[in-house]
Amino acid sequence: MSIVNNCLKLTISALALCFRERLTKHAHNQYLDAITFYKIANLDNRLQNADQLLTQDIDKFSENLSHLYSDIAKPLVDIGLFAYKLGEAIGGEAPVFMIAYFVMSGIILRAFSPPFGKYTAIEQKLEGDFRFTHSRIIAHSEEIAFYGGGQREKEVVESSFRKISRHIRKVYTLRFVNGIFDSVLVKYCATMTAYYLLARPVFDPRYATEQMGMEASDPAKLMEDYSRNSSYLVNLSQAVGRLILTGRDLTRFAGYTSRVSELFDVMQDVGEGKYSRTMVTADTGEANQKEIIDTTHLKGKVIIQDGVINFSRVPIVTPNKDVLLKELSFRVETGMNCLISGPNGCGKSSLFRILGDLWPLWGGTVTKPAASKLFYVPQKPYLALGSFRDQVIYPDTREDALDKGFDDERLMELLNVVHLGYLVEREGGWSAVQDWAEVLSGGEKQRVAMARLFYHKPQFAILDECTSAVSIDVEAIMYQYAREAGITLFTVSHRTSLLRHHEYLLRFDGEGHYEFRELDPEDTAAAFGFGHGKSQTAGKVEQ
Ligand SMILES: Nc1ncnc2c1ncn2[C@@H]1O[C@H](COP(=O)(O)OP(=O)(O)OP(=O)(O)O)[C@@H](O)[C@H]1O
Repeated sequence: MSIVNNCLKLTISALALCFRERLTKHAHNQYLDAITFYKIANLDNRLQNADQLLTQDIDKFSENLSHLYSDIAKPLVDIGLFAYKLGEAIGGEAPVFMIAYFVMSGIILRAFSPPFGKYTAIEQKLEGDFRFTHSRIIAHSEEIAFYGGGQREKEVVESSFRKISRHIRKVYTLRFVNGIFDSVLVKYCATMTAYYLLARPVFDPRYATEQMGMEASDPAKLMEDYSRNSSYLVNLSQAVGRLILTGRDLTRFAGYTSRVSELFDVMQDVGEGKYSRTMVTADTGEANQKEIIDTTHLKGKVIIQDGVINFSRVPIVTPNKDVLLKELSFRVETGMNCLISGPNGCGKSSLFRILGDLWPLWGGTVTKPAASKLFYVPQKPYLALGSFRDQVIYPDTREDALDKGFDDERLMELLNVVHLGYLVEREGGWSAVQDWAEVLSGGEKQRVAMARLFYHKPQFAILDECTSAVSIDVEAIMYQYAREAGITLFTVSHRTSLLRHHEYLLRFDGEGHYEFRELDPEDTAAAFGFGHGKSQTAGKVEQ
């Protein structure tokens, strides 16, 4: 029996491991295919710690699942077996009575138990928040150190930790009180009931004769039966008791289940273009109740065409449904570099988020080349995990680069364009692995990002203040190289030195208006100057 039991346990554990692998893989596919990870972080605000859900919660959910067999299957087998044996020995009445007692106690326990499943979900969320406060410190250690912000960060971390402690203390107190209640019902009262049932044949000779066909006057036989039956009854009680207490532990499992199912629900929703956000009222700036934004029926149209980016009557709308610009129309063809200017928060980056399909298209028509022919270079370049070569060719792999004819020698030519040739030797070769975000200076990071742009050589590139830390002379060389390589540029910048590298100007005034025009060789800083007033939205979009 115990060998079978152990084999079953091992099989269930192996199945649970397979289940965990499949679930994690499935979650990764949904999270990292397309740009679900971006939408969860920026458009939808139901999940605060997707990392915690994808790592710990899926793990704990699968682990709890694997315990289900030993927690449920074994007591069930024991109940069947001992109830049968007991029925044989002292008639069906005793086991039926015993099981009825446990069913009743199970119902009472269920009715009075606090919602432990919900508490587990809250605990996991709080732990995710706590971990996030620490990962932020690692990610921004230099900035915090310069500001001397250690004390402030300590307060934030400790406040988050206090929330977890308070919650766990509350749950433990409830579990303690609940445990006493459980023990009284499931252990002590159950034992009393069981011994009452066992003692009946001993003290009631008529019951012994009628129900059990025993000779009530035979004390030795009565004693022998009493001791055998008590062992059956104790085993039966233990099995039912274990099952009822498992019901309580199942609430923890329910907590993990609700977290994991919420993760999959949100991933499915955002994949289908439905976001849930806590909306902010434009007038008062206060956060209101959650609103579901369904973008599946929006009227915006995308046409894929090489050599042109054309916006026709496209509104610029934030995920909070604030309209930054009611309608934007402009056309840029290959070879026409365009400079974009405007005050902070007027919608320059938002324009690119719409162009890159990160934000939904609320109306109008966007004509653009396929996504692989557009390239975005942000102000803070992303540096991947991996070798120095990986930084230049990201997101390609070395094999992709070789297929495209880029061996290390050709990559070095690109590095020389951005004046970074010295880095390969300094950092120990192309295959050296470092924490590149820490090792490279701000200007070096931006120049690596430009080398990456030249490697990919797209039709159009969006340069979002991505040379702000690069010296003006190297910047000019990079712009010249991009033109020679046939890359058409959209540049967001406040540097007047860049005027001469562009033919067109798209200027936002931050109050819902814009102008798109050809740049004049005589244009100076005033041409793309703007007021310094606060950006205003043109109200909320109606769905
Ligand atoms: N994920 C988001 N959810 C809601 N609103 C957002 C989001 N991202 C940006 N916004 C808002 O959209 C507006 C335009 O932002 P955007 O990043 O386009 O400004 P910008 O013109 O590029 O500014 P800057 O010059 O400072 O980079 C801002 O008011 C900003 O607060």
